[in-house]
Amino acid sequence: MRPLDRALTGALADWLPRQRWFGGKDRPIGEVTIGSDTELIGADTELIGAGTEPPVPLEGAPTLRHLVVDVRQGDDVDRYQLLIGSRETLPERLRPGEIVRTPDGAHLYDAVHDPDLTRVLLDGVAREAGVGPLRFRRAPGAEIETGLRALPGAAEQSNTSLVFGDAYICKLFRRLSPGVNPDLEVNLALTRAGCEHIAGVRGWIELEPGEGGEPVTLALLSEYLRTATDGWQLAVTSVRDWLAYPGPDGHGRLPSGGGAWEPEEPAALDAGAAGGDFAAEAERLGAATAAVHRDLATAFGVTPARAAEVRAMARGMHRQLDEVSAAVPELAGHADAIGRAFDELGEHAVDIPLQRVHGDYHLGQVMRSDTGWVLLDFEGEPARPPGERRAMAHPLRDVAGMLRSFEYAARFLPAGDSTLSAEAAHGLELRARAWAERNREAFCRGYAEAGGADPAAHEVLIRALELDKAVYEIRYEARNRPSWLPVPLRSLEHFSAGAR
Ligand SMILES: Nc1ncnc2c1ncn2[C@@H]1O[C@H](COP(=O)(O)OP(=O)(O)O)[C@@H](O)[C@H]1O
Ligand SMILES: O=P(O)(O)O[C@H]1O[C@H](CO)[C@@H](O[C@H]2O[C@H](CO)[C@@H](O)[C@H](O)[C@H]2O)[C@H](O)[C@H]1O
Repeated sequence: MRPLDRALTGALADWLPRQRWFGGKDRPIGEVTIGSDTELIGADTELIGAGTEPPVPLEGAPTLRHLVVDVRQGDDVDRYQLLIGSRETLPERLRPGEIVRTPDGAHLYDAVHDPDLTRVLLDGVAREAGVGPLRFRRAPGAEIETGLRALPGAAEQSNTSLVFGDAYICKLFRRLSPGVNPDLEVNLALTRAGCEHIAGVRGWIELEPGEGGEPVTLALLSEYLRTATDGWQLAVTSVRDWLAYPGPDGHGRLPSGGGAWEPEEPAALDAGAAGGDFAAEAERLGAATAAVHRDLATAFGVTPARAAEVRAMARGMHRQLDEVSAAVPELAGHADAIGRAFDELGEHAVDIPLQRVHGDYHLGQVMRSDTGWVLLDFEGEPARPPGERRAMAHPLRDVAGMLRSFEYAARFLPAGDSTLSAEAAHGLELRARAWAERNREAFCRGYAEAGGADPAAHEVLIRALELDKAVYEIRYEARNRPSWLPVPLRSLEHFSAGAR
């Protein structure tokens, strides 16, 4: 190994666990090795495009390498994608991304923050370039405007998204799975089905695996929804408005507002009375979800759900419950009540067919544009293996995911305030419940009226699916954002209290 690579892989073992998108923060890294290394901007670069000249870097100009690294943690090896910039001097704005200084004095850094380098990704797609094992693909009929500068989007989540001008968003998948990424696969299929509720695909980048294997999707380039706002922001704004609502008599009920906090009964709480009501949007979102489910069924087909499949689903839920209860002690007190809901599902007949679904559906995955709701990120739950993420599932699984998200939005603000008295916290919990209830109902109504399976007619299934998602969230929060753990726990406390 070159000394430069030794310095880099050593430093990555420290740097990777500090990245939001790194999925193995709960275990130490044993070793990082470089699997593939492609120079995208550098002395020997050759961007093979339609009649284009390869970019020739100026003396001392920054260079860019594309790396796929294998990260070993115990017996597991996960594959990640990195863009590594190299500069002799590092401008202040790129310092936070610095990974290491090499023995010859170069600064190696996370190049996603460097528009001088990331421009090559858009150029590559526009030219349908090929560099080493990297293939840049343009979607059929797409015209790409080049020369736009990119910066990472503010909402960095499981991957890194670069926004080019205000025209395109390029999602770099950080953890790589073999084959076509479901996000690309589903978006292309929905485009072909004429679905109105997705962002248009403009292109993608893939890695030729060699040996006749399937190409590995590295990035997805989509239309950027410039004027849209994500569902989470809209919902939390509505909750904030509702929690601060002084009531029709205007006497002020916020504990911090100086007035006495009077715990209210849910029946007396009209969450639609405050100005920022979300219910009409929730209903439209339900309808958009049903439309996408219909198009997914057309594009990928449906299979009947037999009793054996439902029992297997219930067993899988139990398995996850056991694993997460063992790892997160706060869950253990609710495990019996949750387990009983899974047993009930196992004994229950479900006659709705299985199909491809979104798989990780929540308010952060939908955006309200000026024409309607758009669904994003069809990758499935990032912690699940690729086979499971593609599996046929019950469409109400997505409905349950969104219902959980209403619970999150409702409880997120109060959960962060440790200064509340018990009485005030109780009052806020009642308001949170009223908001969640109103928006859950509106979403389900919109979903059923637009042709989706009526959630009200599948109480046992929806309950089990919601609890399964809550258990997943407990593990997700414990691993990724421990300070958020009280949010799903609050819902489970409420559920356990009702189940006693
Ligand atoms: N086409 C788009 N237009 C505008 N913003 C987008 C678009 N796609 C994604 N985003 C923004 O980027 C965020 C992350 O996108 P997402 O696909 O969910 O990535 P991740 O897999 O990292 O969670 C979204 O919550 C949204 O705010
Ligand atoms: O969007 P991702 O694919 O990265 O999904 C993961 O992260 C989500 C959080 O960013 C997480 O969603 C949970 O928190 C949301 C609020 O931030 C909430 O709306 C969701 O209902 C809740 O599940 C998701 O579970 C995880 O897979």
